[in-house]
Amino acid sequence: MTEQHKQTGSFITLEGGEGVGKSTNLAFIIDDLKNRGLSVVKTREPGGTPIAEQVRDLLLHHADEALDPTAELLLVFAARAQHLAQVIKPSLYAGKVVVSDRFTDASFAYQGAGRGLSITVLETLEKLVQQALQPDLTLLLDLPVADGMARVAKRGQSDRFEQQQHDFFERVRAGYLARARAFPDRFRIIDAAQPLVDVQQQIRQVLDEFFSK
Ligand SMILES: Nc1ncnc2c1ncn2[C@@H]1O[C@H](COP(=O)(O)OP(=O)(O)O)[C@@H](O)[C@H]1O
Ligand SMILES: Cc1cn([C@H]2C[C@H](O)[C@@H](COP(=O)(O)OP(=O)(O)O)O2)c(=O)[nH]c1=O
Repeated sequence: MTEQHKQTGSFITLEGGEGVGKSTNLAFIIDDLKNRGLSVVKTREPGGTPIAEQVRDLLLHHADEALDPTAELLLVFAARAQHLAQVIKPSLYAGKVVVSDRFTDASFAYQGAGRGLSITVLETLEKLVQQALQPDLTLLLDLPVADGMARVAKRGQSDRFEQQQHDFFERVRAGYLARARAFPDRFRIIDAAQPLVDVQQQIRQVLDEFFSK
C-alpha cells in the first residue's frame, strides 16, 4: 500500500466480467480468510454504504431514463468516494482485511474499455477519489465472454449491464486483461473456465502466496 499514512490492513479486490463466478468465489475467499484467523470486511462496488447502495440502485435500475455515460462514470466514482471514507479506509486503518467485490479496475474495464470514455479522465478521478490508495491484491476471474453469458443465462437473472451487447463484454474482458498487464504486482489472473474446485485451488494458492509475504 502506497498511501502516506499506511494502514495496517490489507485491501483485496475481486474482478471479472459477467458470470465468471465472482459471487461463488467471493464466499469462498471470505471463508478462507476467516479460517486464517483474519478479521475480514466483505463489501462491494458500486455500494458498500447506505448512500453508495442508493447510487448502485440508480446505476443498475433505471428503466424509464437512459443514463448518460459520463453521468454513469461520475456516479460510480461518487459512490466510491463514500465507500472509501465510510468503510474501506477506516477498516484498513483498524488492521482488517477488506475484500471488495469490484473496485476501480471495474471502472477502467466497463466505463473505459467498455463505453470508450477517456482513460485520462478516469485516471484523474481515480487520483481525486483515492489519492495513492490501491488494492494490495486483485484477483481477476477471467473467462471467455460466451461462457460467462451461458452461465448467467442458466442463472436466469438479468440487469441493465447484463443486457449489453456481446462486443461490449469483449471490450470489458480485454480492458481487465490490459489492467492486469499494466499492474502485474497486484493482479493475479484466475482461469475461471476451470471446474470450480480447480478455480478455488488456484485462488487459495494466490492467497497463500499473498499472506506469506
Ligand atoms: N468454475 C465454474 N464452473 C462452472 N460453473 C460455475 C463455476 N463458477 C461458477 N459457476 C456457476 O456459474 C453461475 C454464475 O456464477 P456467479 O458466482 O453467480 O457469477 P458472477 O457473480 O460472476 O456473475 C452460477 O450458476 C455458478 O454456480
Ligand atoms: C464497480 C463498478 C461496477 N460496474 C458494473 C459492473 C456490473 O455490471 C455492475 C454490478 O456489478 P456486480 O454487483 O458485480 O454485478 P454482477 O454480479 O451482476 O456482475 O456494475 C461498472 O460499470 N463500473 C464500476 O466501476
